[in-house]
Amino acid sequence: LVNGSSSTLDPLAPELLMDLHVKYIQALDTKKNDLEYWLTEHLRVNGIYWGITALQILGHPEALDQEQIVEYLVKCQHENGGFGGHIDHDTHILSTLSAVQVLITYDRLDAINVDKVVDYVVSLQNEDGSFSGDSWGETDTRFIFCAINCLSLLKRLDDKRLDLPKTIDYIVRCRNFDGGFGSSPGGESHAAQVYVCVGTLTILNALHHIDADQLGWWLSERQLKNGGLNGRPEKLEDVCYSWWVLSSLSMMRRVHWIDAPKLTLFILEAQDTETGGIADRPGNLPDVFHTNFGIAGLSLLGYPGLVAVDPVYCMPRHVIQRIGLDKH
Ligand SMILES: COc1ccc(S(=O)(=O)N2Cc3cc(C#N)ccc3N(Cc3cncn3C)C[C@H]2Cc2ccccc2)cc1
Ligand SMILES: [Zn+2]
Repeated sequence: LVNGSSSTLDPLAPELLMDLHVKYIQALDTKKNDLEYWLTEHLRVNGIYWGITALQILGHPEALDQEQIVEYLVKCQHENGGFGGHIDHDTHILSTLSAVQVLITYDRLDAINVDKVVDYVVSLQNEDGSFSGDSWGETDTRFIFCAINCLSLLKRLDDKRLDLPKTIDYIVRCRNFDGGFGSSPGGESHAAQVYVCVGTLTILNALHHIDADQLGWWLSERQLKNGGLNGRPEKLEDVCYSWWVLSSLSMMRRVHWIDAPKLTLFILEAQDTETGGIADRPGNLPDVFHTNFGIAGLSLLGYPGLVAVDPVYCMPRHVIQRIGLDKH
Protein backbone atom coordinates (compact mmCIF):
# COMPACT_ATOMS: atom_id res chain seq x y z
CA LEU A 1 0.00 0.00 0.00
CA VAL A 2 2.80 2.46 0.87
CA ASN A 3 4.54 2.49 -2.52
CA GLY A 4 1.74 1.27 -4.80
CA SER A 5 -0.03 3.59 -7.21
CA SER A 6 -3.13 5.35 -5.93
CA SER A 7 -5.42 2.69 -7.49
CA THR A 8 -4.50 0.26 -4.68
CA LEU A 9 -6.45 2.67 -2.39
CA ASP A 10 -9.33 3.77 -4.61
CA PRO A 11 -10.41 1.88 -7.76
CA LEU A 12 -11.86 5.12 -9.26
CA ALA A 13 -8.52 6.94 -8.83
CA PRO A 14 -7.03 8.52 -11.96
CA GLU A 15 -4.07 6.79 -13.60
CA LEU A 16 -1.01 8.24 -15.33
CA LEU A 17 -2.03 8.96 -18.96
CA MET A 18 1.40 8.00 -20.28
CA ASP A 19 0.70 8.04 -24.04
CA LEU A 20 -1.13 11.38 -23.78
CA HIS A 21 1.87 12.94 -22.00
CA VAL A 22 4.18 11.63 -24.75
CA LYS A 23 1.92 13.33 -27.35
CA TYR A 24 1.85 16.56 -25.25
CA ILE A 25 5.64 16.74 -25.22
CA GLN A 26 5.93 15.90 -28.94
CA ALA A 27 3.43 18.72 -29.70
CA LEU A 28 5.41 21.38 -27.75
CA ASP A 29 7.71 22.26 -30.64
CA THR A 30 4.83 22.57 -33.12
CA LYS A 31 3.04 25.50 -31.45
CA LYS A 32 5.04 28.01 -33.44
CA ASN A 33 2.00 30.29 -33.88
CA ASP A 34 1.48 30.60 -30.10
CA LEU A 35 2.91 33.80 -28.59
CA GLU A 36 3.96 31.70 -25.57
CA TYR A 37 6.26 29.64 -27.84
CA TRP A 38 8.30 32.75 -28.63
CA LEU A 39 8.03 34.27 -25.12
CA THR A 40 9.65 31.16 -23.71
CA GLU A 41 12.45 31.16 -26.34
CA HIS A 42 14.95 31.95 -23.59
CA LEU A 43 13.91 28.71 -21.89
CA ARG A 44 14.26 26.51 -25.01
CA VAL A 45 17.35 24.57 -23.88
CA ASN A 46 15.91 24.07 -20.37
CA GLY A 47 12.57 23.07 -21.95
CA ILE A 48 14.32 20.42 -24.05
CA TYR A 49 15.88 18.93 -20.89
CA TRP A 50 12.48 18.89 -19.13
CA GLY A 51 10.77 17.28 -22.16
CA ILE A 52 13.51 14.71 -22.87
CA THR A 53 13.77 13.61 -19.22
CA ALA A 54 9.99 13.14 -18.93
CA LEU A 55 10.01 11.02 -22.12
CA GLN A 56 12.92 8.93 -20.76
CA ILE A 57 11.04 8.23 -17.50
CA LEU A 58 7.88 7.41 -19.51
CA GLY A 59 9.98 4.87 -21.44
CA HIS A 60 9.66 6.67 -24.82
CA PRO A 61 13.16 8.03 -25.62
CA GLU A 62 12.40 7.60 -29.34
CA ALA A 63 9.49 10.09 -29.27
CA LEU A 64 11.70 13.04 -30.34
CA ASP A 65 14.37 13.30 -33.07
CA GLN A 66 17.58 12.93 -31.05
CA GLU A 67 19.94 13.91 -33.91
CA GLN A 68 17.99 17.13 -34.59
CA ILE A 69 18.12 18.01 -30.86
CA VAL A 70 21.88 17.37 -30.68
CA GLU A 71 22.45 19.58 -33.75
CA TYR A 72 20.36 22.37 -32.13
CA LEU A 73 22.19 22.16 -28.78
CA VAL A 74 25.60 22.33 -30.48
CA LYS A 75 24.52 25.66 -32.02
CA CYS A 76 23.82 27.00 -28.49
CA GLN A 77 27.40 26.53 -27.23
CA HIS A 78 29.39 29.82 -27.13
CA GLU A 79 33.14 30.15 -27.63
CA ASN A 80 33.39 30.70 -23.83
CA GLY A 81 32.19 27.08 -23.47
CA GLY A 82 28.82 27.92 -21.89
CA PHE A 83 25.35 27.38 -23.37
CA GLY A 84 22.65 30.02 -23.78
CA GLY A 85 18.90 29.35 -23.43
CA HIS A 86 18.61 29.56 -27.22
CA ILE A 87 20.87 30.25 -30.21
CA ASP A 88 22.67 33.61 -29.71
CA HIS A 89 21.31 34.02 -26.16
CA ASP A 90 23.72 34.86 -23.32
CA THR A 91 25.31 31.85 -21.61
CA HIS A 92 24.01 30.78 -18.20
CA ILE A 93 24.81 27.92 -15.82
CA LEU A 94 21.14 26.73 -15.94
CA SER A 95 21.12 26.22 -19.73
CA THR A 96 24.69 24.86 -19.66
CA LEU A 97 23.63 22.15 -17.18
CA SER A 98 20.47 21.37 -19.19
CA ALA A 99 22.47 20.96 -22.40
CA VAL A 100 25.03 18.68 -20.70
CA GLN A 101 22.25 16.58 -19.12
CA VAL A 102 20.55 16.03 -22.51
CA LEU A 103 23.81 15.25 -24.32
CA ILE A 104 24.80 12.72 -21.63
CA THR A 105 21.33 11.16 -21.69
CA TYR A 106 21.85 10.70 -25.46
CA ASP A 107 25.49 9.63 -24.90
CA ARG A 108 26.56 12.37 -27.34
CA LEU A 109 29.16 14.40 -25.36
CA ASP A 110 31.37 13.84 -28.42
CA ALA A 111 29.35 16.56 -30.19
CA ILE A 112 30.60 19.40 -27.95
CA ASN A 113 33.85 20.80 -26.51
CA VAL A 114 33.77 19.43 -22.95
CA ASP A 115 37.03 21.14 -21.86
CA LYS A 116 35.51 24.53 -22.77
CA VAL A 117 32.35 23.72 -20.75
CA VAL A 118 34.56 22.98 -17.72
CA ASP A 119 36.47 26.26 -18.24
CA TYR A 120 33.15 28.15 -18.33
CA VAL A 121 31.77 26.54 -15.16
CA VAL A 122 35.05 26.97 -13.23
CA SER A 123 35.07 30.65 -14.27
CA LEU A 124 31.79 31.15 -12.37
CA GLN A 125 33.22 30.22 -8.93
CA ASN A 126 33.52 33.12 -6.46
CA GLU A 127 36.08 33.77 -3.70
CA ASP A 128 33.59 32.64 -1.00
CA GLY A 129 33.05 29.22 -2.63
CA SER A 130 29.70 30.14 -4.19
CA PHE A 131 29.03 30.14 -7.96
CA SER A 132 27.40 32.87 -10.05
CA GLY A 133 24.76 32.01 -12.68
CA ASP A 134 26.51 34.00 -15.42
CA SER A 135 28.97 36.84 -15.97
CA TRP A 136 26.56 39.32 -14.27
CA GLY A 137 27.60 37.72 -10.98
CA GLU A 138 24.22 36.98 -9.33
CA THR A 139 24.75 34.15 -6.80
CA ASP A 140 22.12 31.69 -5.55
CA THR A 141 22.54 28.21 -4.04
CA ARG A 142 20.72 26.98 -7.20
CA PHE A 143 23.73 28.03 -9.27
CA ILE A 144 26.18 26.23 -6.95
CA PHE A 145 24.21 23.01 -7.48
CA CYS A 146 24.07 23.51 -11.27
CA ALA A 147 27.87 24.01 -11.37
CA ILE A 148 28.76 21.06 -9.10
CA ASN A 149 26.13 18.82 -10.79
CA CYS A 150 27.52 19.71 -14.25
CA LEU A 151 31.17 19.15 -13.26
CA SER A 152 30.22 15.84 -11.60
CA LEU A 153 28.39 14.64 -14.73
CA LEU A 154 31.50 15.52 -16.77
CA LYS A 155 33.69 13.68 -14.20
CA ARG A 156 35.71 16.89 -13.70
CA LEU A 157 35.29 17.64 -9.93
CA ASP A 158 39.03 17.00 -9.57
CA ASP A 159 39.82 20.20 -11.52
CA LYS A 160 42.68 21.92 -9.63
CA ARG A 161 41.10 25.36 -10.13
CA LEU A 162 38.15 24.41 -7.88
CA ASP A 163 38.01 25.04 -4.11
CA LEU A 164 35.37 22.48 -3.06
CA PRO A 165 35.92 22.76 0.74
CA LYS A 166 34.99 26.47 0.39
CA THR A 167 31.85 25.52 -1.56
CA ILE A 168 30.83 23.14 1.23
CA ASP A 169 31.46 25.90 3.82
CA TYR A 170 29.25 28.29 1.83
CA ILE A 171 26.38 25.75 1.65
CA VAL A 172 26.67 25.13 5.43
CA ARG A 173 26.45 28.94 5.97
CA CYS A 174 23.07 28.79 4.17
CA ARG A 175 21.67 26.26 6.69
CA ASN A 176 18.91 27.68 8.93
CA PHE A 177 17.82 26.99 12.51
CA ASP A 178 14.87 24.93 11.11
CA GLY A 179 17.31 22.57 9.40
CA GLY A 180 16.42 23.93 5.97
CA PHE A 181 18.41 26.00 3.47
CA GLY A 182 17.87 29.34 1.71
CA SER A 183 19.24 30.86 -1.51
CA SER A 184 22.03 32.65 0.40
CA PRO A 185 23.27 32.92 4.02
CA GLY A 186 20.32 34.11 6.15
CA GLY A 187 17.81 33.37 3.37
CA GLU A 188 14.51 31.78 4.44
CA SER A 189 14.25 27.96 4.10
CA HIS A 190 12.55 26.91 0.85
CA ALA A 191 12.11 23.36 -0.52
CA ALA A 192 13.79 24.13 -3.87
CA GLN A 193 16.83 25.52 -2.02
CA VAL A 194 16.83 22.45 0.27
CA TYR A 195 17.04 20.25 -2.86
CA VAL A 196 19.98 22.12 -4.37
CA CYS A 197 21.89 22.20 -1.05
CA VAL A 198 21.24 18.53 -0.17
CA GLY A 199 22.12 17.63 -3.78
CA THR A 200 25.40 19.58 -3.66
CA LEU A 201 26.40 18.03 -0.32
CA THR A 202 25.46 14.55 -1.62
CA ILE A 203 27.67 14.94 -4.71
CA LEU A 204 30.53 16.26 -2.53
CA ASN A 205 30.07 13.44 0.03
CA ALA A 206 29.39 16.01 2.78
CA LEU A 207 25.90 14.96 3.94
CA HIS A 208 27.28 14.74 7.52
CA HIS A 209 26.70 18.52 7.68
CA ILE A 210 22.94 17.86 7.65
CA ASP A 211 20.67 16.95 10.58
CA ALA A 212 18.60 14.47 8.50
CA ASP A 213 15.94 13.98 11.21
CA GLN A 214 15.39 17.72 11.71
CA LEU A 215 15.38 18.47 7.94
CA GLY A 216 13.36 15.31 7.20
CA TRP A 217 10.71 16.52 9.65
CA TRP A 218 10.64 20.03 8.04
CA LEU A 219 10.24 18.41 4.60
CA SER A 220 7.47 16.01 5.71
CA GLU A 221 5.66 19.08 7.11
CA ARG A 222 5.36 20.29 3.48
CA GLN A 223 2.56 17.75 2.85
CA LEU A 224 -0.95 19.27 3.09
CA LYS A 225 -4.33 17.60 3.69
CA ASN A 226 -4.93 17.43 -0.09
CA GLY A 227 -1.81 15.25 -0.39
CA GLY A 228 0.20 17.90 -2.27
CA LEU A 229 3.47 19.42 -1.07
CA ASN A 230 4.26 23.13 -0.68
CA GLY A 231 7.65 24.85 -0.72
CA ARG A 232 7.39 26.73 2.58
CA PRO A 233 4.96 26.81 5.54
CA GLU A 234 1.62 28.49 4.76
CA LYS A 235 2.20 28.28 0.95
CA LEU A 236 -0.02 26.52 -1.63
CA GLU A 237 0.72 22.97 -2.84
CA ASP A 238 2.50 22.67 -6.19
CA VAL A 239 3.42 19.58 -8.24
CA CYS A 240 7.05 20.64 -8.75
CA TYR A 241 7.59 20.51 -4.97
CA SER A 242 6.87 16.78 -5.30
CA TRP A 243 10.34 16.66 -6.85
CA TRP A 244 12.21 19.18 -4.64
CA VAL A 245 10.91 17.58 -1.40
CA LEU A 246 10.88 13.90 -2.42
CA SER A 247 14.36 13.92 -4.00
CA SER A 248 15.75 15.59 -0.85
CA LEU A 249 14.09 12.96 1.37
CA SER A 250 15.33 10.23 -0.99
CA MET A 251 18.95 11.45 -0.70
CA MET A 252 18.50 11.32 3.09
CA ARG A 253 16.82 7.86 2.90
CA ARG A 254 13.55 9.19 4.32
CA VAL A 255 11.06 9.04 1.35
CA HIS A 256 8.76 6.99 3.60
CA TRP A 257 8.23 10.11 5.78
CA ILE A 258 5.72 11.31 3.12
CA ASP A 259 2.24 9.77 2.53
CA ALA A 260 3.01 8.32 -0.93
CA PRO A 261 -0.55 7.30 -2.01
CA LYS A 262 -1.96 10.75 -1.18
CA LEU A 263 0.86 12.57 -3.01
CA THR A 264 0.48 10.16 -5.98
CA LEU A 265 -3.21 11.04 -6.17
CA PHE A 266 -2.46 14.79 -6.03
CA ILE A 267 -0.02 14.57 -8.97
CA LEU A 268 -2.43 12.41 -11.03
CA GLU A 269 -5.25 14.93 -10.43
CA ALA A 270 -3.02 17.70 -11.83
CA GLN A 271 -2.94 15.98 -15.25
CA ASP A 272 -4.72 17.66 -18.17
CA THR A 273 -6.89 14.81 -19.49
CA GLU A 274 -7.60 16.73 -22.76
CA THR A 275 -4.17 17.86 -23.95
CA GLY A 276 -1.91 15.72 -21.78
CA GLY A 277 0.74 17.34 -19.62
CA ILE A 278 0.72 18.10 -15.89
CA ALA A 279 0.01 21.49 -14.26
CA ASP A 280 1.33 22.95 -10.99
CA ARG A 281 -1.98 21.93 -9.36
CA PRO A 282 -5.34 20.42 -10.43
CA GLY A 283 -7.34 22.68 -12.76
CA ASN A 284 -4.42 24.77 -14.04
CA LEU A 285 -2.80 24.72 -17.48
CA PRO A 286 -0.03 22.12 -17.92
CA ASP A 287 3.55 23.02 -18.82
CA VAL A 288 6.64 20.97 -19.66
CA PHE A 289 8.34 21.92 -16.34
CA HIS A 290 5.59 20.50 -14.11
CA THR A 291 5.06 17.58 -16.49
CA ASN A 292 8.70 16.57 -15.99
CA PHE A 293 8.83 17.08 -12.22
CA GLY A 294 5.41 15.44 -11.71
CA ILE A 295 6.47 12.33 -13.65
CA ALA A 296 9.89 12.30 -11.94
CA GLY A 297 8.14 12.55 -8.57
CA LEU A 298 5.86 9.60 -9.46
CA SER A 299 8.96 7.61 -10.41
CA LEU A 300 10.51 8.31 -6.98
CA LEU A 301 7.19 7.17 -5.44
CA GLY A 302 7.52 3.86 -7.31
CA TYR A 303 4.57 4.42 -9.66
CA PRO A 304 4.29 1.21 -11.77
CA GLY A 305 5.68 1.26 -15.34
CA LEU A 306 7.98 4.28 -14.92
CA VAL A 307 11.76 4.17 -15.50
CA ALA A 308 13.78 4.72 -12.28
CA VAL A 309 15.07 8.30 -11.87
CA ASP A 310 18.21 9.37 -9.97
CA PRO A 311 17.19 11.72 -7.10
CA VAL A 312 20.39 13.81 -7.28
CA TYR A 313 20.68 14.45 -11.03
CA CYS A 314 17.01 14.08 -12.09
CA MET A 315 18.12 11.84 -14.94
CA PRO A 316 17.29 8.18 -15.70
CA ARG A 317 19.11 5.94 -13.19
CA HIS A 318 20.46 3.73 -16.02
CA VAL A 319 22.21 6.81 -17.52
CA ILE A 320 23.82 7.66 -14.15
CA GLN A 321 24.90 4.01 -13.84
CA ARG A 322 26.34 4.06 -17.38
CA ILE A 323 28.65 6.97 -16.46
CA GLY A 324 29.51 5.39 -13.08
CA LEU A 325 28.00 8.04 -10.78
CA ASP A 326 25.58 5.73 -8.96
CA LYS A 327 27.85 5.28 -5.93
CA HIS A 328 25.84 7.44 -3.45
C1 LIG B 1 5.14 30.81 -15.82
O1 LIG B 1 6.00 31.70 -15.15
C2 LIG B 1 7.30 31.36 -15.13
C3 LIG B 1 8.09 31.81 -14.04
C4 LIG B 1 9.43 31.46 -13.96
C5 LIG B 1 9.97 30.67 -14.96
S1 LIG B 1 11.63 30.17 -14.80
O2 LIG B 1 12.35 31.14 -14.03
O3 LIG B 1 12.15 29.87 -16.10
N1 LIG B 1 11.60 28.76 -13.90
C6 LIG B 1 11.25 27.51 -14.59
C7 LIG B 1 9.75 27.37 -14.83
C8 LIG B 1 9.37 26.82 -16.06
C9 LIG B 1 8.02 26.64 -16.36
C10 LIG B 1 7.65 26.06 -17.63
N2 LIG B 1 7.40 25.55 -18.60
C11 LIG B 1 7.03 27.02 -15.44
C12 LIG B 1 7.40 27.55 -14.22
C13 LIG B 1 8.75 27.73 -13.90
N3 LIG B 1 9.09 28.23 -12.67
C14 LIG B 1 8.13 29.04 -11.94
C15 LIG B 1 7.32 28.17 -11.01
C16 LIG B 1 7.31 26.81 -10.88
N4 LIG B 1 6.42 26.50 -9.92
C17 LIG B 1 5.90 27.64 -9.45
N5 LIG B 1 6.45 28.67 -10.14
C18 LIG B 1 6.14 30.08 -9.95
C19 LIG B 1 10.34 27.93 -11.99
C20 LIG B 1 11.39 28.88 -12.49
C21 LIG B 1 12.73 28.71 -11.73
C22 LIG B 1 13.47 27.46 -12.08
C23 LIG B 1 14.26 27.43 -13.23
C24 LIG B 1 14.96 26.25 -13.55
C25 LIG B 1 14.87 25.12 -12.74
C26 LIG B 1 14.08 25.17 -11.59
C27 LIG B 1 13.37 26.32 -11.27
C28 LIG B 1 9.24 30.25 -16.06
C29 LIG B 1 7.88 30.59 -16.15
ZN1 LIG C 1 5.77 24.59 -9.49
